[in-house]
Amino acid sequence: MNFELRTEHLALARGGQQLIDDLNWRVPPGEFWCILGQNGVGKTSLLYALSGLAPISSGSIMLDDKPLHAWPAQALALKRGFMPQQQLDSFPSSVLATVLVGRTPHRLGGGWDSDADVAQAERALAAVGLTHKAKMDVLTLSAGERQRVALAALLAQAPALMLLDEPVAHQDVSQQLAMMRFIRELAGKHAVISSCHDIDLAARFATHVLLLAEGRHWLGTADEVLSVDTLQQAFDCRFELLESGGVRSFIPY
Ligand SMILES: Nc1ncnc2c1ncn2[C@@H]1O[C@H](COP(=O)(O)OP(=O)(O)OP(=O)(O)O)[C@@H](O)[C@H]1O
Repeated sequence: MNFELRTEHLALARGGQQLIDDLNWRVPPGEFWCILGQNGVGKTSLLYALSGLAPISSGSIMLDDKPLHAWPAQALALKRGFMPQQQLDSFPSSVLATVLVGRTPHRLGGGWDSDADVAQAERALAAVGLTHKAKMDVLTLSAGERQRVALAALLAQAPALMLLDEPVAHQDVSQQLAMMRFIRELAGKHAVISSCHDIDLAARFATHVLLLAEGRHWLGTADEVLSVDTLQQAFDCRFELLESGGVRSFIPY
């Protein structure tokens, strides 16, 4: 997939507070970026801005050399998809119908779901291990299951750029591993940017890390960015590094 997200001198502020300043960033397909940082540092705000759903203060966000704001809505929906942190369901709907919402931008001029749409939604549901819930009402799902249905909807949408806000927040430990592995595989074809609070999962599965702190940021490969020194500066607590079997773990204390 020939595609690239680029930010140039990007600045973001919310509620009178400067969150991001002078962010110069390139994300091509094949990379899985985790955004890490303290509560309130601006991870979600940045994901909304990269999705084109929230304003920026200055600088630019480019998709395929075209400013984000210049993309028509449908073309943008085919290019990038966003999975928010919380899924708000206002009325009953089957799990499969919820996943099928992801196919909406693929139906030029509207119309009903085709057999191909349904097959794609079923594959997406199978990929997140929820085929057996296809006919259930989304309102009856657990938080972790609902989060995986949202990931399935994003898979059905199949955008080149996938933006995920804390995709493993509600997952048990084995599902966290499965989801991070799966997202890493997705990055084989797509570009993936995900916020995350688990430094060790980011160290194991992300190819790259954007580490945000008040007034500064670090970006690069996960190995380059994640160190005791940078984490201490970003999180305001101390860390010890443990290495075992090629896996790095950062223990806060
Ligand atoms: N619409 C808004 N109006 C005022 N302040 C806002 C608005 N949106 C976000 N903020 C503030 O911007 C800051 C960053 O919020 P954001 O949700 O991006 O943080 P985060 O890094 O995702 O945090 P967390 O790890 O807790 O999810 C917070 O202090 C928040 O209160």
